[in-house]
Amino acid sequence: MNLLKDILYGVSLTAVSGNTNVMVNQIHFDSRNVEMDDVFVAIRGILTDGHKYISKAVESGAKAVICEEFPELLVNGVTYLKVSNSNSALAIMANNYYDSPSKNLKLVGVTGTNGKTTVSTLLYNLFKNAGYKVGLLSTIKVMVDDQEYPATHTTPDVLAINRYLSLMNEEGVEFCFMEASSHGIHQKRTEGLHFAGAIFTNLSHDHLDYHKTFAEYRDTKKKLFDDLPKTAFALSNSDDKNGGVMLQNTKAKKLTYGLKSYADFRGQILEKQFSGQLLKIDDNELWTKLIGDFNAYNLLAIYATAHILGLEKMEILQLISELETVDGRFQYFISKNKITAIVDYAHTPDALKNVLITINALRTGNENVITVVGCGGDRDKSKRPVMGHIASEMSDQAIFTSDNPRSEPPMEIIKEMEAGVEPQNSNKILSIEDRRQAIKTACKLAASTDIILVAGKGHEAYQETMGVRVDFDDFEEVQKALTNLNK
Ligand SMILES: CC(=O)N[C@H]1[C@@H](OP(=O)(O)OP(=O)(O)OC[C@H]2O[C@@H](n3ccc(=O)[nH]c3=O)[C@H](O)[C@@H]2O)O[C@H](CO)[C@@H](O)[C@@H]1O[C@H](C)C(=O)N[C@@H](C)C(=O)N[C@H](CCC(=O)O)C(=O)O
Ligand SMILES: Nc1ncnc2c1ncn2[C@@H]1O[C@H](COP(=O)(O)OP(=O)(O)OP(=O)(O)O)[C@@H](O)[C@H]1O
Ligand SMILES: N[C@H](CCC[C@H](N)C(=O)O)C(=O)O
Ligand SMILES: [Mg+2]
Repeated sequence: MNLLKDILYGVSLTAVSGNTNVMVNQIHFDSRNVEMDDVFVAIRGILTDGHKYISKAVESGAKAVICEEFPELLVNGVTYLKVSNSNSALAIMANNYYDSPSKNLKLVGVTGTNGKTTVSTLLYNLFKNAGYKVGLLSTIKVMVDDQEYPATHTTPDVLAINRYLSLMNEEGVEFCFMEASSHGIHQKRTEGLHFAGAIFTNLSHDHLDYHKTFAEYRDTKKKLFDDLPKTAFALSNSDDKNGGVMLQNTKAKKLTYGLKSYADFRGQILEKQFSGQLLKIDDNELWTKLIGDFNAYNLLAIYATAHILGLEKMEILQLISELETVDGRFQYFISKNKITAIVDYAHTPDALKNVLITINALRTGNENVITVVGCGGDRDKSKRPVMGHIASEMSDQAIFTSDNPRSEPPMEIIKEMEAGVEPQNSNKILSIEDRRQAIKTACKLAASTDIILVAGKGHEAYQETMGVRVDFDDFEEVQKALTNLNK
């Protein structure tokens, strides 16, 4: 039990009804989880408004309610506290409740449209291999040093973040790498955290259903840098059009990395092969298994971060050369008949284009590229025709299929992808709603040395339709289909 007054330290209250000198149990923002003596924070959401559930929370035993507007009926014995922004209040309270765990380790946030999981996971792996205790908050999983927890979001809610950070404190974790999604920053899931630094990967088209304009999307990402303290570092990609924007108003130490333009940390790609690439970083050559220009950027960001955090340059290069690809990010195998099957999490136009550029640059002869791809339901619809265009333009055969249709009819999503296909490419596309059938068809069409790209789901182990998740793994499916065809 904690004193309510202590949990509220730093929260600016605009009205108080009741006593703050009372002992309370846990903090919740979902009334359905409230139990005796808990605190309920009412948040205005997208689907509904937490203020509607204040009475439910009180019935379940809430001893205190934090809200932006008092309910008409104030129940005796319950403390009601009015704040101007419930999300901010929740962030400060979560931080107080868990004793500011982000201050007891070096927390690094990674933001950008693509590359967050790759950069944060590889940093986790690199620091683990260097012998440190490390934490990770990512799309794929949460790691409290060696202990794994399932991820629900790319950036968990602020209570969960602080809970995990507090577990990391108990474990003696020194560094934690976390993804900061634009949804997360906008919903203040990262507010109140003490960052040792932040990394910007890149900015391209995504989530315009949520952020409405590109400028708003960009400024949401920028907020992570705007809020950094003077003691932190702000590392940005100098080759990205918006790399400079991220650093405009930050108080942190500004540093850059890049392959093309002037940067504090410079890199160069010397050689590209399917099995890896040769990079030059700070005048030293380095062989990596991770391919694609985009991975050269990711690795440069990792190199810079590790150096800023105190590792020796030569040690970092050695550790980078040992890094394996992240699950579902350009994960590939070569079949008996020499068909290359690649599974990649490219679910934005930019990522899809980058992966296809990488594949096309590695073609040595007349191999056909067959791309299986879909677009998520209940997500930015304007990505669909663009991704349809890219897949059909940059492949010899594109098969449009389903990728987590969620509440939308799958064929309607596919039709929106088809709308982006130009007439000269229309003979290159097929639309097959069932993802398993789409993958099987790609495998049937593939001849020896052809390349199959299955894009969009990467590490995801499910397909979500109408709220129901069914087991589905792209890598397993393509492997099974090629084996069954004896290819
Ligand atoms: C669009 C979005 O981000 N939604 C998030 C948001 O939900 P919401 O605003 O819709 O909440 P709501 O359902 O309207 O409810 C409002 C409030 O009432 C409360 N409530 C609701 C019902 C009830 O009976 N009692 C009650 O108290 C809710 O707990 C909530 O506090 O707040 C919820 C609680 O934190 C999140 O779980 C939810 O994530 C949903 C599930 C989601 O799918 N989010 C995705 C888009 C997301 O966040 N993705 C990013 C990554 C994207 C990327 O990088 O590509 C991520 O960080 O994962
Ligand atoms: N630096 C990069 N620039 C552009 N594309 C990239 C970069 N890194 C990875 N990608 C591509 O984007 C895909 C997603 O990468 P990753 O999972 O690291 O991104 P993310 O930012 O974590 O995505 P999410 O928003 O879903 O959390 C990869 O499978 C790859 O195709
Ligand atoms: N973090 C992203 C993941 C998209 C992955 C894709 N497979 C989909 O389901 O749309 C999102 O929630 O928008
Ligand atoms: Mg991610």
